[in-house]
Amino acid sequence: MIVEVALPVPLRGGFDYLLPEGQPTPTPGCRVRVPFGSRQLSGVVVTIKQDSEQPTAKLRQLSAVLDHQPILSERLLEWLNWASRYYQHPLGDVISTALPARLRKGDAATIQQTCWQLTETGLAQDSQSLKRAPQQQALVERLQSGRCDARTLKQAFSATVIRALEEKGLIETVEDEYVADTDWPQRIHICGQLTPNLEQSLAITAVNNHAQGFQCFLLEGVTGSGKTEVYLQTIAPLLKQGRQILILVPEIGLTPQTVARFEQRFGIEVAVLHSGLTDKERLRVWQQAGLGEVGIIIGTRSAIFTPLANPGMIIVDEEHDGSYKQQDGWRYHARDLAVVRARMEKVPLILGSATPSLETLNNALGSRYQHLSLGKRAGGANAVKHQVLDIKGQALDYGLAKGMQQRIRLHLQQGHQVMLFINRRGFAPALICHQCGHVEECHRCERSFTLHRQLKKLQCHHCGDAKVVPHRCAACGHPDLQPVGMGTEQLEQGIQRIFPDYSAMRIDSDSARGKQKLHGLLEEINQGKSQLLIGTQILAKGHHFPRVSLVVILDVDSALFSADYRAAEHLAQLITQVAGRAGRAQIQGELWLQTHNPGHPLLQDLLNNGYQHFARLALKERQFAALPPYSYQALFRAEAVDGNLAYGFLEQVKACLQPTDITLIGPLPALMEKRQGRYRMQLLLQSDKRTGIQQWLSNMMSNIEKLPLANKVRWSLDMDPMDFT
Ligand SMILES: Nc1ncnc2c1ncn2[C@@H]1O[C@H](COP(=O)(O)OP(=O)(O)OP(=O)(O)O)[C@@H](O)[C@H]1O
Ligand SMILES: [Zn+2]
Repeated sequence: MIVEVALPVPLRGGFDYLLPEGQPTPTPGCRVRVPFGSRQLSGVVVTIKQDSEQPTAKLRQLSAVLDHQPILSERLLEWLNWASRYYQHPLGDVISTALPARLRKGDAATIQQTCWQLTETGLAQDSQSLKRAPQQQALVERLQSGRCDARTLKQAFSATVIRALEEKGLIETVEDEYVADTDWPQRIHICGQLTPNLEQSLAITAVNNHAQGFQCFLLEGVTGSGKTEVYLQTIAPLLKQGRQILILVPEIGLTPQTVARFEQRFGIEVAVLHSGLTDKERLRVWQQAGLGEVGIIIGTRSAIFTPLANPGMIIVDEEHDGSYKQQDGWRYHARDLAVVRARMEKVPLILGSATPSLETLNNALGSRYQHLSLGKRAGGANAVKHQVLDIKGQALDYGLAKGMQQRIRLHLQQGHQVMLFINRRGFAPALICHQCGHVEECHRCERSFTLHRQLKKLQCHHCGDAKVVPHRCAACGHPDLQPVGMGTEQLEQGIQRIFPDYSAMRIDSDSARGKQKLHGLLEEINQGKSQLLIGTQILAKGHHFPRVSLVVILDVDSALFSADYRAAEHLAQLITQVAGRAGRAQIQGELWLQTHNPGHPLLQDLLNNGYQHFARLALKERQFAALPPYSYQALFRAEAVDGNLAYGFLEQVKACLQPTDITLIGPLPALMEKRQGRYRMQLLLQSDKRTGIQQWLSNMMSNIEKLPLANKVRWSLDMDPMDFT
């Protein structure tokens, strides 16, 4: 018997081991410990086979089998196998990414359950002898019918009663096999369901009609159109059948409000997976979901790996969000993995967004996904009015034109909140010497340091490097150093000066460090404690602020002229999402953009015709330029302290390519050429057939790994790259 094991090492393929005599054959999906070089590693069994390509004499024996039951089901293993091939990423690392840290480290996968039972003495004793302590008597009588797990017993009896009986030697604990508690479907109690409007009804019916098999839906609903209500009503019948629902949300869109909405509707506990959990908590949720103990699991990107005992549906909310793409290691896209997983699990998948990605929209327009639309805001809220303010030649106070200040005042006087959006944190993006023009730069990234006044620091936003604010120019020694440009910190100060009678609050990753802090700030916004809200894109995502009536985007110009072909799509999504925070309740919402380019076709189209129109036009442009989703891309990245090595490696990769139908672009410097002291190069592969790229890569990857420079540079492959910085 040969056991093929996937190990967390940066080498492709599985590794073969011999099964020692007398050892029972492990099932695929079980963890095993094996010798690897001079080390012992744990990995996961992928197959059991009769023969190995290696000569048997060379094979080593596996050391131990760690699980009796597979920790990954056959289906999940098949899915991860697919992912490893698709992303051209070693299976061992794919599996390791998918597992909770505790399981990677070798912790037990099964839950041990502590139970209470009667001791020999306890069994022999008549419970009547305890009648002066009725609680103790009741407990003994309860255990006379059999052992009881500690958790349940604790709910019925106080710790004092339990301890008293233990001290009398009447009861004792034993470790027992864990019995999963799967009766949550009986506890479901639907509460507060809204009457769906016509569009919502159509969407709910469409999903319900396909609820028993695979079907992918795009739920394209403008901001505030009640997409969440559609999710809630489509999952209700599935939950009642005991089928589990996995919901993915963007990293900063997961708030206690979201979780509370699901808990309130169904009256059952929702399991939550996010980066703030301890390893132990994460393992617990993983186990509970795998055992079928929880009906609803809500989590960010990596929650897509949660096992489900009885899957019913997968939902990816705000499917366009960039946080679904992993940006280092195995660069998977959780939305794309969700599509394949739903197909393998034979369950429906809903991709929801007000601003769908062009990839998803293209699939919906091409009828590969069923397209559901919610075109109007729900519950009587009106659509947001969009306007542009031309700031050419205008005097600006802290980035705000006079006309804009008047608008803001008008809204404040009506008792509403105003949101000011600027995509740059800190006080100013650069510090310049007024005498010689020298700019303080991070030498590792060759970009200017951002000035953080409150922290009294200069910080590099690319590598995190920081230093104290200098008093004199490093080049000429003059003390006249001045901030250039504006960030959230400066805007907060400035706006407070312009509107001294109102209170301003800043929400960015500096002010909202730590999950709880952000929740606290969001809570304060909804209580109306501040009237002027200044923020970065943290404020743009999915939040519901009923008192906000005006949203101002201070500067869209930088994004209009980006080298990245996805920049227009991302800007349009951002503007639409930010605007969607306004006028969500009874008051009319307004969006104002300040720009030097009011006639820019992208802005004009977006403002006059909305995202739906913009996106369809953008798709046409992509088709014309043969860019994704009309072509497929893979990006080799290489970086090294010596830029020539990175370049040379990619030249070698390029030379491996026989003439095929793949277009090669590069090697070229990345948009950000230097970072953390390393020079960064890229080689882009593009083809109008996905299989072309796939085939070439699967044939060539092992050769590329053996290239002379492969060990001298840091390199990676990114399938369907989202970002070229
Ligand atoms: N059928 C309905 N009748 C009345 N109110 C509704 C209905 N559907 C949704 N709402 C209300 O409309 C508001 C917006 O709904 P919801 O948050 O579900 O929208 P959404 O599309 O998920 O929003 P976004 O994408 O902007 O975050 C909520 O306050 C919700 O309670
Ligand atoms: Zn830096």
